[in-house]
Amino acid sequence: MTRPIPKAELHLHIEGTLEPELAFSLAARNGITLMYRSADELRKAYAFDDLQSFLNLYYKLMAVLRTERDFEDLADAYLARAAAQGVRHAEIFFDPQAHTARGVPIETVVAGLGRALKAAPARHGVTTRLIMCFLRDESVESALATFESARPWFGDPIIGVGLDSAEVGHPPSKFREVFDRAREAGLRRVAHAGEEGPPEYVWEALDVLGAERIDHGIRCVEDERLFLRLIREQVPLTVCPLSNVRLRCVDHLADHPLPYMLDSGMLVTANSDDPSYFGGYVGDVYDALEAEPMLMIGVDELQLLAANSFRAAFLSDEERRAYLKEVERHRWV
Ligand SMILES: Nc1ncnc2[nH]cnc12
Ligand SMILES: [Zn+2]
Repeated sequence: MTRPIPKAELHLHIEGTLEPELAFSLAARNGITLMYRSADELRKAYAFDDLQSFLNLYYKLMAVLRTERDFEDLADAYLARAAAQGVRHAEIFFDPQAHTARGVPIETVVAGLGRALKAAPARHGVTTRLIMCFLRDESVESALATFESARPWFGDPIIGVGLDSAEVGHPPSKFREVFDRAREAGLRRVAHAGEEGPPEYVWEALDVLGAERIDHGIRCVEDERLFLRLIREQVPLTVCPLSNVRLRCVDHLADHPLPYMLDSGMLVTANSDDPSYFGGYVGDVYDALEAEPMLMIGVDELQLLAANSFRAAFLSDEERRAYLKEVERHRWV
């Protein structure tokens, strides 16, 4: 087998890496009874009609995550799998409100994730960043309180804020104040927009929130002015093709707009989103793109996606140069 392509993963929800087997072992450790009899039975429930039907199961299954060690084990398991698929750098989302609402303190979550992330360069050869996301279907007050409660970890390990969860009906502009505070605190800013929501949400993410990257963004193809702006300003898009198919944002992988966006000169990256739920980690995403003949993705496009992943990452110039060299030196054929 050839060595996996060196790449960065920029759109990855750590809670979405909870494999059914790990869910069962954490449930046993914490004395929690799941509503499924086996990991296989749970996996069979991974058939979704849309984003909301996925989120319902995703939030429910988080009940097994209770202790610092649970969060450390979750992140360490992801980093091991990612490293095996060539990931050299991972920018990882987490949803503090999904845990604090269940009575798990943010300290527990950040300490557990932070320990796994700190060990990752030596243990897995992966550098990391941590991005805290606000649930857009929760209130502005809840986002502001969560933001303030996380101040002790600004800079280390939390380097940025994001916006996720149910998109339609929850425009980015609702979160102007908390993103303003994040900018004042020196944090990086990203936002999910244009996944299920309209192109207007991408405009708002850029112009109201000051988002430096758009997560998903695929509905930009419906708005020519937006499409041209994203190219002109080289706004990075963290696209998740397998997620888009599983959540029925796109009917078939063969219809996915990623190749069109890439060929048009957009700074597109390919990512997994919630790999345990959507059929694969980021190496599997690259493989699936290459295997779908209608997409016409070959070695040149894969190399561009890998290079773009480092171009779009929140790395120092020195780190970026070193990683881009690795992409160049990879044995591509
Ligand atoms: N694909 C997705 N969209 C919005 N919120 C999410 N949270 C986890 N995965 C998500
Ligand atoms: Zn996402």
